[in-house]
Amino acid sequence: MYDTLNFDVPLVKVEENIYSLELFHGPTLAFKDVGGRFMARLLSYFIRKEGQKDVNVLVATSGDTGSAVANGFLGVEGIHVYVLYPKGKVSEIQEKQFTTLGQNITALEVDGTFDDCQALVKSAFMDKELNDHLLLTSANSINVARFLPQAFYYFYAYAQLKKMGQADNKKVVVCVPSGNFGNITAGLFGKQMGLPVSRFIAANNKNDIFYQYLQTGKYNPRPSVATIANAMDVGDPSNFARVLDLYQESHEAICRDISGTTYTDEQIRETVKTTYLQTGYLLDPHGACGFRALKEGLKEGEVGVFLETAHPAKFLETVEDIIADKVTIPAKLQEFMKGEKQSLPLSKEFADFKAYLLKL
Ligand SMILES: Cc1ncc(COP(=O)(O)O)c(C=O)c1O
Ligand SMILES: N[C@@H](CCOP(=O)(O)O)C(=O)O
Repeated sequence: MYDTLNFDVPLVKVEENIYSLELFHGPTLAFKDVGGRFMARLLSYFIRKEGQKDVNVLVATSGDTGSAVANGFLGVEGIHVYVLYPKGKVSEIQEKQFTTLGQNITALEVDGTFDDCQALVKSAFMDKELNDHLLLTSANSINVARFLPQAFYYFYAYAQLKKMGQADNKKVVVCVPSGNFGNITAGLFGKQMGLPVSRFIAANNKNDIFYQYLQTGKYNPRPSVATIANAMDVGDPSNFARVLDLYQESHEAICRDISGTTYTDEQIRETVKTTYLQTGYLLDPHGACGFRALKEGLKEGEVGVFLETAHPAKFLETVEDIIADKVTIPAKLQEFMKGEKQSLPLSKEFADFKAYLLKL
């Protein structure tokens, strides 16, 4: 546990009643470091104990899961990680973080979207021939060992608010920039465990499938579109099934605990810029959706926490272009930028992925 959470997750005041839970102080500067490192340590402990054959971790990423998982497992004996990512749809720095590592990490650049990558890994887990041939596991939020530890920091946010005296007479609202919905689902599990959060807001970019579900009661997955909050470009969120299950499929019960928002790239840009100019706080495009949702949606007597899910420097060109200023790149991110990209091209056809895995 101490090795997993060897970095801080501070709660920082951005303006009156709005706090940022900064989840970007880990090795890859995104919230996935918590779940990724926890799962990596758990798995390496158990394979050591069981002395079993090599484990192949398949992970689909829209930007940040890949780097957190790859870095969490880097150099771990007996484990090989295959990162599937959508070609041209992750930021340059995100790409560097999982394509330059070598050793037991292989990056597969898929000619498709994140949803195609996710569909490929899910099909692999269901394929008998592949599972007879290889020991496969997931490091996406479909694996509880990856997503459940994300509940830790919701409790930590509340503890920090309480210490600041901000949770005493106010209702706590938590806003989560959401794509595949693993993060908010971990928070909802926290609430079920007793965390006194009054309500959640799921902030979407234009890929607002969940927002539409809240409005209509109908879940209509659709192909994702590329946005500047690229890690949230998901058209069929994996964890929707978990949310439904948690609320016994009741749309009414879901709407009691969760509301939604949806923002265009233009609105995200405007939020990053005005917040920077007015408060000096630099949001990343994902956190910007969370901050804006609180700013628009907080009611009298409420205090809000939004999850700042990645460091703004991970989206360097976009953020520098918005604020027309230079962004300081943390030293650990600069290290990743020095490496040489190495990836294998892959089509979105399962037959091609299967043929590749069968040759291992
Ligand atoms: C920076 C960032 N923000 C938000 C999200 C969306 O999180 P989730 O897929 O758990 O909804 C992601 C994806 O992991 C991300 O990398
Ligand atoms: N936004 C994620 C997408 C994968 O989500 P996961 O929680 O199911 O791993 C990313 O950055 O890769």
